[in-house]
Amino acid sequence: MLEFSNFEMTDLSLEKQIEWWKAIVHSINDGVLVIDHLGIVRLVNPEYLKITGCTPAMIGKPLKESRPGALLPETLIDQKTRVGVYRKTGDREYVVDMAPITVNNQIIGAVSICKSLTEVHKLNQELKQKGEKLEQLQKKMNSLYQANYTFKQIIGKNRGLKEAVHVAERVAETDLSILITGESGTGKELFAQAIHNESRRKNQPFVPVNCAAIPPSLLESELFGYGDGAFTNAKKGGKIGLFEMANNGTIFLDEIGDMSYDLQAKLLRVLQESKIRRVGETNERRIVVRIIAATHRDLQQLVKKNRFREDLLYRLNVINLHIPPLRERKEDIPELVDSILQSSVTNLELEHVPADYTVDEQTLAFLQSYEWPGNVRELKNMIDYASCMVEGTAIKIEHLPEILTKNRVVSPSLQVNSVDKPLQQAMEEAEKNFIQETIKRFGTGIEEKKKVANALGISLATLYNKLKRHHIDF
Ligand SMILES: Nc1ncnc2c1ncn2[C@@H]1O[C@H](COP(=O)(O)OP(=O)(O)OP(=O)(O)O)[C@@H](O)[C@H]1O
Repeated sequence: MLEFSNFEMTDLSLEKQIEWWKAIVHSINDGVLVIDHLGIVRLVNPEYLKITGCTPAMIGKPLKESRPGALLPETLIDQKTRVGVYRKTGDREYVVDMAPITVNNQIIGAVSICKSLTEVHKLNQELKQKGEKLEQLQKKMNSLYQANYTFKQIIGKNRGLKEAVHVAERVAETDLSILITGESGTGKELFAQAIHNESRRKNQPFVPVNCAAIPPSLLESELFGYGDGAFTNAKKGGKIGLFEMANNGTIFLDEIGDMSYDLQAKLLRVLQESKIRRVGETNERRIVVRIIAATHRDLQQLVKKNRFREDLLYRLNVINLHIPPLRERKEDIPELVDSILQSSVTNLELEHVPADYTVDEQTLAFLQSYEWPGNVRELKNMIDYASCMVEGTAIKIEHLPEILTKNRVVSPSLQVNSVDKPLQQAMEEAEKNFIQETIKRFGTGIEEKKKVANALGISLATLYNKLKRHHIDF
Protein backbone atom coordinates (compact mmCIF):
# COMPACT_ATOMS: atom_id res chain seq x y z
CA MET A 1 0.00 0.00 0.00
CA LEU A 2 1.40 3.41 -0.96
CA GLU A 3 1.54 5.91 1.93
CA PHE A 4 2.01 9.59 1.10
CA SER A 5 1.21 10.88 4.62
CA ASN A 6 4.85 11.48 5.61
CA PHE A 7 5.80 13.21 2.41
CA GLU A 8 7.56 16.55 2.81
CA MET A 9 8.72 18.92 0.07
CA THR A 10 8.56 22.18 1.92
CA ASP A 11 11.03 24.02 -0.26
CA LEU A 12 8.81 23.78 -3.33
CA SER A 13 5.51 25.46 -4.17
CA LEU A 14 2.53 23.21 -4.66
CA GLU A 15 2.68 23.70 -8.42
CA LYS A 16 6.33 22.77 -8.49
CA GLN A 17 5.68 19.72 -6.34
CA ILE A 18 3.02 18.49 -8.78
CA GLU A 19 5.35 19.11 -11.70
CA TRP A 20 8.07 17.24 -9.87
CA TRP A 21 5.89 14.21 -9.24
CA LYS A 22 4.58 14.14 -12.78
CA ALA A 23 8.12 14.19 -14.11
CA ILE A 24 8.99 11.21 -11.92
CA VAL A 25 5.98 9.22 -13.06
CA HIS A 26 6.71 10.05 -16.69
CA SER A 27 10.26 8.90 -16.45
CA ILE A 28 9.35 5.49 -15.03
CA ASN A 29 10.03 2.63 -17.39
CA ASP A 30 6.85 0.78 -16.39
CA GLY A 31 3.34 1.86 -17.35
CA VAL A 32 1.66 3.92 -14.59
CA LEU A 33 -2.04 4.86 -14.34
CA VAL A 34 -3.62 6.63 -11.37
CA ILE A 35 -7.34 6.96 -10.67
CA ASP A 36 -8.95 9.06 -7.95
CA HIS A 37 -11.42 7.77 -5.35
CA LEU A 38 -14.25 8.10 -7.92
CA GLY A 39 -12.47 5.98 -10.50
CA ILE A 40 -11.60 8.94 -12.74
CA VAL A 41 -8.26 8.65 -14.57
CA ARG A 42 -6.00 11.37 -13.18
CA LEU A 43 -2.59 10.41 -14.46
CA VAL A 44 -1.06 8.14 -17.08
CA ASN A 45 2.55 8.03 -18.21
CA PRO A 46 3.70 7.54 -21.83
CA GLU A 47 4.81 3.95 -21.12
CA TYR A 48 1.26 3.03 -20.01
CA LEU A 49 -0.16 4.32 -23.30
CA LYS A 50 2.54 2.44 -25.21
CA ILE A 51 1.90 -0.86 -23.45
CA THR A 52 -1.92 -0.77 -23.45
CA GLY A 53 -2.56 1.15 -26.69
CA CYS A 54 -4.82 3.67 -24.84
CA THR A 55 -4.81 7.37 -25.72
CA PRO A 56 -4.37 10.47 -23.49
CA ALA A 57 -8.09 11.19 -24.09
CA MET A 58 -8.83 8.80 -21.22
CA ILE A 59 -7.52 11.36 -18.71
CA GLY A 60 -10.31 13.06 -16.77
CA LYS A 61 -12.83 10.32 -17.63
CA PRO A 62 -13.94 7.26 -15.66
CA LEU A 63 -11.54 4.37 -16.30
CA LYS A 64 -14.47 1.98 -16.90
CA GLU A 65 -15.43 4.16 -19.90
CA SER A 66 -12.21 3.54 -21.82
CA ARG A 67 -11.53 0.11 -20.30
CA PRO A 68 -14.77 -1.60 -19.32
CA GLY A 69 -12.97 -4.71 -18.02
CA ALA A 70 -10.56 -2.74 -15.77
CA LEU A 71 -10.04 -4.21 -12.29
CA LEU A 72 -8.48 -1.13 -10.73
CA PRO A 73 -11.76 0.48 -9.62
CA GLU A 74 -12.38 -2.67 -7.52
CA THR A 75 -9.22 -1.88 -5.59
CA LEU A 76 -10.96 1.27 -4.35
CA ILE A 77 -13.66 -0.94 -2.86
CA ASP A 78 -11.82 -3.96 -1.47
CA GLN A 79 -8.58 -2.03 -0.80
CA LYS A 80 -6.58 -5.08 -1.83
CA THR A 81 -3.21 -5.04 -3.53
CA ARG A 82 -3.07 -7.22 -6.63
CA VAL A 83 0.23 -8.43 -8.02
CA GLY A 84 1.06 -9.88 -11.45
CA VAL A 85 -2.44 -9.79 -12.96
CA TYR A 86 -2.25 -11.01 -16.55
CA ARG A 87 -4.03 -8.80 -19.14
CA LYS A 88 -4.45 -9.13 -22.87
CA THR A 89 -5.83 -6.48 -25.22
CA GLY A 90 -5.66 -7.55 -28.87
CA ASP A 91 -2.14 -8.80 -29.36
CA ARG A 92 -0.84 -6.78 -26.43
CA GLU A 93 0.06 -8.84 -23.37
CA TYR A 94 1.11 -7.37 -20.08
CA VAL A 95 1.04 -7.94 -16.33
CA VAL A 96 -0.33 -5.42 -13.87
CA ASP A 97 0.24 -4.68 -10.18
CA MET A 98 -2.54 -2.66 -8.49
CA ALA A 99 -2.62 -0.90 -5.14
CA PRO A 100 -4.88 1.52 -3.32
CA ILE A 101 -3.45 4.96 -2.43
CA THR A 102 -4.22 6.08 1.10
CA VAL A 103 -3.64 9.40 2.77
CA ASN A 104 -4.24 9.57 6.52
CA ASN A 105 -5.95 6.18 6.37
CA GLN A 106 -8.36 7.38 3.69
CA ILE A 107 -8.48 5.91 0.18
CA ILE A 108 -7.83 8.74 -2.23
CA GLY A 109 -7.32 6.64 -5.34
CA ALA A 110 -5.54 3.63 -6.80
CA VAL A 111 -2.46 3.06 -8.93
CA SER A 112 -1.80 0.52 -11.58
CA ILE A 113 1.74 -0.37 -12.69
CA CYS A 114 2.07 -2.50 -15.78
CA LYS A 115 4.91 -4.24 -17.57
CA SER A 116 4.70 -5.39 -21.13
CA LEU A 117 5.03 -9.12 -21.59
CA THR A 118 6.44 -8.46 -25.03
CA GLU A 119 9.43 -7.06 -23.15
CA VAL A 120 9.42 -10.05 -20.79
CA HIS A 121 9.19 -12.40 -23.80
CA LYS A 122 12.13 -10.58 -25.35
CA LEU A 123 14.14 -10.88 -22.14
CA ASN A 124 13.15 -14.53 -21.93
CA GLN A 125 14.33 -15.07 -25.47
CA GLU A 126 17.60 -13.31 -24.70
CA LEU A 127 18.00 -15.40 -21.57
CA LYS A 128 17.38 -18.56 -23.59
CA GLN A 129 19.93 -17.51 -26.19
CA LYS A 130 22.46 -16.70 -23.44
CA GLY A 131 21.72 -20.09 -21.87
CA GLU A 132 22.32 -21.83 -25.19
CA LYS A 133 25.56 -19.89 -25.68
CA LEU A 134 26.65 -20.87 -22.17
CA GLU A 135 25.88 -24.49 -22.95
CA GLN A 136 27.91 -24.29 -26.16
CA LEU A 137 30.81 -22.70 -24.28
CA GLN A 138 30.53 -25.40 -21.64
CA LYS A 139 30.68 -28.06 -24.37
CA LYS A 140 33.61 -26.30 -26.00
CA MET A 141 35.37 -26.10 -22.66
CA ASN A 142 34.71 -29.77 -22.00
CA SER A 143 36.08 -30.67 -25.42
CA LEU A 144 39.14 -28.51 -24.76
CA TYR A 145 39.62 -30.23 -21.46
CA GLN A 146 39.09 -33.76 -22.60
CA ALA A 147 41.36 -36.70 -22.05
CA ASN A 148 41.87 -38.61 -25.28
CA TYR A 149 43.97 -41.58 -24.28
CA THR A 150 42.99 -44.85 -22.64
CA PHE A 151 45.11 -47.66 -21.24
CA LYS A 152 44.63 -49.58 -24.51
CA GLN A 153 46.74 -46.94 -26.27
CA ILE A 154 49.71 -47.34 -23.94
CA ILE A 155 52.09 -49.49 -25.94
CA GLY A 156 54.79 -51.60 -24.38
CA LYS A 157 55.60 -55.01 -22.98
CA ASN A 158 58.53 -53.89 -20.86
CA ARG A 159 58.19 -55.13 -17.28
CA GLY A 160 58.58 -51.71 -15.67
CA LEU A 161 56.02 -50.18 -18.00
CA LYS A 162 53.55 -53.02 -17.54
CA GLU A 163 53.91 -52.73 -13.78
CA ALA A 164 53.11 -49.00 -14.00
CA VAL A 165 50.04 -49.73 -16.16
CA HIS A 166 48.89 -52.41 -13.71
CA VAL A 167 49.10 -50.07 -10.70
CA ALA A 168 47.51 -47.20 -12.66
CA GLU A 169 44.55 -49.38 -13.63
CA ARG A 170 44.07 -50.48 -10.03
CA VAL A 171 44.02 -46.95 -8.63
CA ALA A 172 42.21 -45.21 -11.49
CA GLU A 173 38.80 -45.56 -9.87
CA THR A 174 39.90 -44.24 -6.51
CA ASP A 175 40.43 -40.57 -5.72
CA LEU A 176 43.96 -41.13 -4.45
CA SER A 177 46.57 -38.57 -5.47
CA ILE A 178 49.13 -39.91 -7.91
CA LEU A 179 52.66 -38.77 -8.64
CA ILE A 180 54.01 -39.88 -12.01
CA THR A 181 57.76 -39.73 -12.43
CA GLY A 182 59.82 -40.25 -15.55
CA GLU A 183 61.89 -38.39 -18.09
CA SER A 184 60.40 -35.96 -20.55
CA GLY A 185 58.48 -37.68 -23.34
CA THR A 186 58.09 -41.03 -21.58
CA GLY A 187 54.30 -40.81 -21.54
CA LYS A 188 53.44 -39.25 -18.16
CA GLU A 189 50.52 -37.24 -19.54
CA LEU A 190 49.39 -40.29 -21.51
CA PHE A 191 49.13 -42.20 -18.22
CA ALA A 192 47.33 -39.31 -16.51
CA GLN A 193 44.74 -39.16 -19.31
CA ALA A 194 44.24 -42.92 -19.28
CA ILE A 195 43.70 -42.85 -15.50
CA HIS A 196 41.13 -40.06 -15.84
CA ASN A 197 39.30 -41.92 -18.61
CA GLU A 198 39.13 -45.05 -16.49
CA SER A 199 37.75 -43.16 -13.48
CA ARG A 200 34.19 -42.16 -12.61
CA ARG A 201 35.21 -38.59 -13.49
CA LYS A 202 35.69 -39.49 -17.16
CA ASN A 203 32.83 -37.26 -18.35
CA GLN A 204 34.18 -34.30 -16.41
CA PRO A 205 37.08 -32.05 -17.45
CA PHE A 206 40.68 -33.21 -17.52
CA VAL A 207 42.75 -30.04 -17.09
CA PRO A 208 46.48 -30.28 -17.80
CA VAL A 209 48.72 -27.54 -16.40
CA ASN A 210 52.40 -27.31 -17.18
CA CYS A 211 53.76 -25.60 -14.06
CA ALA A 212 57.12 -24.96 -15.78
CA ALA A 213 55.56 -23.25 -18.79
CA ILE A 214 53.65 -20.58 -16.86
CA PRO A 215 55.73 -17.71 -15.37
CA PRO A 216 55.87 -18.16 -11.57
CA SER A 217 54.28 -14.75 -11.02
CA LEU A 218 51.19 -15.82 -13.00
CA LEU A 219 50.88 -19.41 -11.87
CA GLU A 220 48.88 -18.68 -8.71
CA SER A 221 46.20 -16.67 -10.54
CA GLU A 222 46.12 -19.23 -13.37
CA LEU A 223 45.56 -22.04 -10.89
CA PHE A 224 43.17 -20.35 -8.49
CA GLY A 225 41.75 -17.48 -10.60
CA TYR A 226 41.41 -13.88 -9.49
CA GLY A 227 38.70 -11.51 -8.36
CA ASP A 228 37.48 -8.27 -9.91
CA GLY A 229 40.26 -5.64 -9.89
CA ALA A 230 42.75 -8.01 -8.23
CA PHE A 231 45.62 -6.30 -10.05
CA THR A 232 46.36 -3.88 -12.91
CA ASN A 233 45.40 -5.37 -16.28
CA ALA A 234 43.14 -7.87 -14.52
CA LYS A 235 40.06 -8.81 -16.57
CA LYS A 236 36.89 -7.03 -15.53
CA GLY A 237 34.77 -9.34 -13.41
CA GLY A 238 37.79 -11.51 -12.54
CA LYS A 239 38.80 -14.84 -14.00
CA ILE A 240 38.08 -18.44 -13.17
CA GLY A 241 41.14 -20.52 -12.33
CA LEU A 242 42.16 -23.94 -13.64
CA PHE A 243 41.20 -25.64 -10.37
CA GLU A 244 37.64 -24.36 -10.76
CA MET A 245 37.65 -25.43 -14.43
CA ALA A 246 38.63 -28.92 -13.31
CA ASN A 247 35.90 -29.08 -10.66
CA ASN A 248 34.54 -32.63 -10.39
CA GLY A 249 37.21 -33.77 -12.83
CA THR A 250 40.98 -34.20 -12.75
CA ILE A 251 43.76 -31.62 -12.69
CA PHE A 252 47.10 -32.78 -14.07
CA LEU A 253 49.94 -30.75 -12.56
CA ASP A 254 52.84 -31.44 -14.90
CA GLU A 255 56.39 -30.42 -13.92
CA ILE A 256 55.30 -29.95 -10.32
CA GLY A 257 58.98 -29.85 -9.29
CA ASP A 258 59.23 -26.44 -10.96
CA MET A 259 56.58 -24.82 -8.77
CA SER A 260 57.82 -22.07 -6.43
CA TYR A 261 58.19 -22.93 -2.75
CA ASP A 262 55.58 -20.32 -1.72
CA LEU A 263 52.98 -21.59 -4.15
CA GLN A 264 53.63 -25.15 -2.98
CA ALA A 265 52.38 -24.09 0.48
CA LYS A 266 49.17 -22.66 -1.04
CA LEU A 267 48.66 -25.77 -3.13
CA LEU A 268 49.05 -27.96 -0.05
CA ARG A 269 46.36 -25.94 1.75
CA VAL A 270 44.02 -26.34 -1.21
CA LEU A 271 44.60 -30.09 -1.26
CA GLN A 272 44.00 -30.40 2.46
CA GLU A 273 40.89 -28.24 2.62
CA SER A 274 39.38 -28.79 -0.84
CA LYS A 275 38.78 -25.03 -1.05
CA ILE A 276 40.36 -22.39 -3.23
CA ARG A 277 40.51 -18.66 -2.83
CA ARG A 278 40.79 -16.52 -5.96
CA VAL A 279 43.63 -13.97 -5.82
CA GLY A 280 42.28 -10.70 -4.38
CA GLU A 281 39.13 -12.30 -2.90
CA THR A 282 38.43 -13.18 0.70
CA ASN A 283 35.73 -15.81 0.28
CA GLU A 284 36.62 -19.44 -0.37
CA ARG A 285 35.07 -21.75 -2.97
CA ARG A 286 34.68 -25.46 -2.52
CA ILE A 287 36.14 -27.67 -5.22
CA VAL A 288 36.26 -31.43 -5.69
CA VAL A 289 39.19 -32.31 -7.90
CA ARG A 290 41.39 -35.36 -8.33
CA ILE A 291 45.09 -34.50 -8.44
CA ILE A 292 47.62 -36.21 -10.65
CA ALA A 293 51.07 -34.62 -10.55
CA ALA A 294 54.11 -35.42 -12.66
CA THR A 295 57.75 -34.51 -12.77
CA HIS A 296 61.00 -35.48 -14.46
CA ARG A 297 62.88 -34.24 -11.40
CA ASP A 298 64.00 -36.16 -8.34
CA LEU A 299 61.66 -34.62 -5.75
CA GLN A 300 63.44 -36.32 -2.83
CA GLN A 301 66.63 -34.52 -3.86
CA LEU A 302 64.70 -31.23 -4.16
CA VAL A 303 63.32 -31.79 -0.64
CA LYS A 304 66.87 -32.23 0.64
CA LYS A 305 67.85 -28.95 -1.03
CA ASN A 306 64.80 -27.22 0.52
CA ARG A 307 63.35 -26.58 -2.91
CA PHE A 308 60.35 -28.83 -2.54
CA ARG A 309 58.11 -29.14 0.49
CA GLU A 310 58.27 -32.53 2.12
CA ASP A 311 54.65 -32.29 3.34
CA LEU A 312 53.45 -31.61 -0.22
CA LEU A 313 55.51 -34.50 -1.56
CA TYR A 314 53.82 -36.88 0.90
CA ARG A 315 50.42 -35.46 0.01
CA LEU A 316 50.97 -35.97 -3.74
CA ASN A 317 52.94 -39.18 -3.63
CA VAL A 318 50.20 -41.39 -2.24
CA ILE A 319 50.65 -43.56 -5.33
CA ASN A 320 53.87 -43.39 -7.29
CA LEU A 321 54.08 -44.47 -10.90
CA HIS A 322 57.49 -44.54 -12.50
CA ILE A 323 57.67 -44.65 -16.29
CA PRO A 324 60.99 -46.09 -17.50
CA PRO A 325 62.89 -44.18 -20.20
CA LEU A 326 62.74 -45.56 -23.73
CA ARG A 327 66.43 -46.56 -23.71
CA GLU A 328 65.59 -49.02 -20.92
CA ARG A 329 62.75 -50.59 -22.92
CA LYS A 330 64.08 -50.86 -26.41
CA GLU A 331 62.11 -54.09 -26.85
CA ASP A 332 59.04 -51.82 -27.15
CA ILE A 333 60.44 -49.83 -30.08
CA PRO A 334 59.16 -52.07 -32.95
CA GLU A 335 55.58 -52.00 -31.64
CA LEU A 336 55.77 -48.26 -30.96
CA VAL A 337 57.12 -47.68 -34.47
CA ASP A 338 54.26 -49.72 -36.00
CA SER A 339 51.66 -47.74 -34.09
CA ILE A 340 53.29 -44.40 -34.99
CA LEU A 341 53.43 -45.40 -38.68
CA GLN A 342 49.70 -46.14 -38.66
CA SER A 343 48.79 -42.86 -37.03
CA SER A 344 51.23 -40.87 -39.22
CA VAL A 345 49.40 -41.81 -42.44
CA THR A 346 46.11 -40.50 -41.09
CA ASN A 347 47.32 -37.62 -38.92
CA LEU A 348 49.74 -36.22 -41.47
CA GLU A 349 47.38 -36.96 -44.37
CA LEU A 350 50.18 -38.62 -46.29
CA GLU A 351 49.11 -39.45 -49.78
CA HIS A 352 52.47 -40.52 -51.17
CA VAL A 353 52.87 -43.59 -48.93
CA PRO A 354 50.95 -46.87 -49.02
CA ALA A 355 48.88 -47.58 -45.88
CA ASP A 356 51.07 -50.62 -45.07
CA TYR A 357 54.47 -48.91 -45.34
CA THR A 358 57.13 -50.02 -42.91
CA VAL A 359 60.59 -49.28 -41.55
CA ASP A 360 63.26 -51.49 -43.07
CA GLU A 361 65.23 -53.86 -40.90
CA GLN A 362 68.46 -51.88 -40.80
CA THR A 363 66.65 -48.70 -39.88
CA LEU A 364 64.71 -50.47 -37.17
CA ALA A 365 67.95 -51.84 -35.77
CA PHE A 366 69.35 -48.32 -35.85
CA LEU A 367 66.31 -46.97 -34.03
CA GLN A 368 66.80 -49.64 -31.40
CA SER A 369 70.42 -48.69 -30.99
CA TYR A 370 69.74 -45.01 -30.41
CA GLU A 371 69.61 -43.67 -26.86
CA TRP A 372 66.42 -41.57 -27.30
CA PRO A 373 67.07 -38.73 -24.86
CA GLY A 374 63.64 -37.34 -25.83
CA ASN A 375 62.01 -40.76 -25.34
CA VAL A 376 58.77 -41.72 -27.14
CA ARG A 377 58.06 -38.11 -28.13
CA GLU A 378 61.40 -37.97 -29.97
CA LEU A 379 60.76 -41.35 -31.60
CA LYS A 380 57.35 -40.14 -32.77
CA ASN A 381 58.83 -36.92 -34.19
CA MET A 382 61.52 -38.89 -36.04
CA ILE A 383 59.02 -41.29 -37.58
CA ASP A 384 56.69 -38.45 -38.54
CA TYR A 385 59.62 -36.70 -40.24
CA ALA A 386 60.73 -39.87 -42.04
CA SER A 387 57.14 -40.56 -43.13
CA CYS A 388 57.15 -37.26 -44.98
CA MET A 389 60.52 -38.04 -46.57
CA VAL A 390 59.91 -41.66 -47.50
CA GLU A 391 59.79 -42.74 -51.13
CA GLY A 392 58.58 -46.25 -51.82
CA THR A 393 57.17 -48.62 -49.25
CA ALA A 394 59.74 -48.51 -46.44
CA ILE A 395 61.53 -45.91 -44.35
CA LYS A 396 65.31 -46.19 -44.76
CA ILE A 397 68.18 -44.64 -42.82
CA GLU A 398 68.45 -41.81 -45.36
CA HIS A 399 64.88 -40.78 -44.63
CA LEU A 400 65.68 -40.07 -40.98
CA PRO A 401 66.61 -36.51 -40.00
CA GLU A 402 70.25 -35.76 -40.68
CA ILE A 403 70.80 -34.62 -37.12
CA LEU A 404 69.93 -38.12 -35.93
CA THR A 405 72.03 -40.05 -38.42
CA LYS A 406 74.99 -37.69 -38.41
CA ASN A 407 75.14 -37.34 -34.66
CA ARG A 408 74.31 -40.92 -33.94
CA VAL A 409 74.14 -41.52 -30.24
CA VAL A 410 74.01 -45.26 -30.08
CA SER A 411 73.90 -47.45 -27.06
CA PRO A 412 76.83 -49.68 -26.12
CA SER A 413 74.59 -52.73 -26.13
CA LEU A 414 73.96 -52.60 -29.84
CA GLN A 415 72.23 -55.79 -30.86
CA VAL A 416 72.14 -55.80 -34.60
CA ASN A 417 72.65 -59.40 -35.62
CA SER A 418 70.75 -58.89 -38.80
CA VAL A 419 72.60 -55.73 -39.69
CA ASP A 420 75.41 -55.75 -42.25
CA LYS A 421 78.81 -55.25 -40.76
CA PRO A 422 79.54 -52.04 -42.71
CA LEU A 423 76.54 -50.33 -41.13
CA GLN A 424 77.59 -51.45 -37.67
CA GLN A 425 81.10 -50.23 -38.28
CA ALA A 426 79.80 -46.96 -39.69
CA MET A 427 77.65 -46.48 -36.65
CA GLU A 428 80.54 -47.20 -34.29
CA GLU A 429 82.67 -44.66 -36.12
CA ALA A 430 79.88 -42.12 -36.14
CA GLU A 431 79.41 -42.60 -32.41
CA LYS A 432 83.13 -42.13 -31.78
CA ASN A 433 83.18 -39.00 -33.94
CA PHE A 434 80.13 -37.59 -32.30
CA ILE A 435 81.50 -38.12 -28.80
CA GLN A 436 84.80 -36.49 -29.82
CA GLU A 437 82.95 -33.54 -31.34
CA THR A 438 80.92 -33.11 -28.16
CA ILE A 439 84.07 -33.23 -26.03
CA LYS A 440 85.58 -30.52 -28.23
CA ARG A 441 82.51 -28.41 -27.60
CA PHE A 442 82.53 -28.68 -23.82
CA GLY A 443 86.21 -29.23 -23.03
CA THR A 444 87.73 -31.59 -20.46
CA GLY A 445 87.45 -31.84 -16.66
CA ILE A 446 84.97 -33.55 -14.36
CA GLU A 447 82.25 -30.90 -14.71
CA GLU A 448 82.70 -30.91 -18.48
CA LYS A 449 82.34 -34.70 -18.52
CA LYS A 450 78.97 -34.30 -16.87
CA LYS A 451 77.99 -31.74 -19.49
CA VAL A 452 79.11 -34.06 -22.30
CA ALA A 453 77.08 -36.95 -20.84
CA ASN A 454 74.13 -34.63 -20.49
CA ALA A 455 74.38 -33.39 -24.07
CA LEU A 456 74.59 -36.95 -25.32
CA GLY A 457 71.59 -37.93 -23.20
CA ILE A 458 73.54 -40.69 -21.41
CA SER A 459 74.71 -41.28 -17.86
CA LEU A 460 78.25 -40.49 -16.76
CA ALA A 461 78.93 -44.21 -16.31
CA THR A 462 77.82 -44.93 -19.90
CA LEU A 463 80.04 -42.12 -21.13
CA TYR A 464 83.07 -43.67 -19.35
CA ASN A 465 82.28 -47.06 -20.93
CA LYS A 466 82.09 -45.50 -24.38
CA LEU A 467 85.33 -43.57 -23.88
CA LYS A 468 87.04 -46.81 -22.91
CA ARG A 469 85.54 -48.76 -25.81
CA HIS A 470 86.52 -46.14 -28.38
CA HIS A 471 89.94 -45.55 -26.77
CA ILE A 472 89.24 -41.84 -26.38
CA ASP A 473 91.46 -39.97 -23.93
CA PHE A 474 89.54 -37.46 -21.94
N1 LIG B 1 53.79 -46.15 -24.13
C1 LIG B 1 53.37 -45.32 -25.08
N2 LIG B 1 52.58 -45.78 -26.05
C2 LIG B 1 52.16 -44.97 -27.04
N3 LIG B 1 52.48 -43.67 -27.14
C3 LIG B 1 53.26 -43.15 -26.18
C4 LIG B 1 53.75 -43.94 -25.11
N4 LIG B 1 54.49 -43.17 -24.31
C5 LIG B 1 54.47 -41.95 -24.85
N5 LIG B 1 53.74 -41.91 -25.97
C6 LIG B 1 53.51 -40.75 -26.86
O1 LIG B 1 54.66 -39.92 -26.73
C7 LIG B 1 54.30 -38.55 -26.70
C8 LIG B 1 54.80 -37.91 -25.42
O2 LIG B 1 54.06 -38.42 -24.31
P1 LIG B 1 53.65 -37.52 -23.07
O3 LIG B 1 53.35 -36.13 -23.49
O4 LIG B 1 52.61 -38.24 -22.31
O5 LIG B 1 55.04 -37.51 -22.29
P2 LIG B 1 55.41 -36.76 -20.92
O6 LIG B 1 56.24 -37.71 -20.13
O7 LIG B 1 54.18 -36.23 -20.27
O8 LIG B 1 56.32 -35.59 -21.45
P3 LIG B 1 56.70 -34.20 -20.69
O9 LIG B 1 57.32 -34.57 -19.39
O10 LIG B 1 57.70 -33.56 -21.63
O11 LIG B 1 55.45 -33.42 -20.55
C9 LIG B 1 52.80 -38.52 -26.87
O12 LIG B 1 52.50 -38.32 -28.22
C10 LIG B 1 52.35 -39.88 -26.41
O13 LIG B 1 51.16 -40.25 -27.02
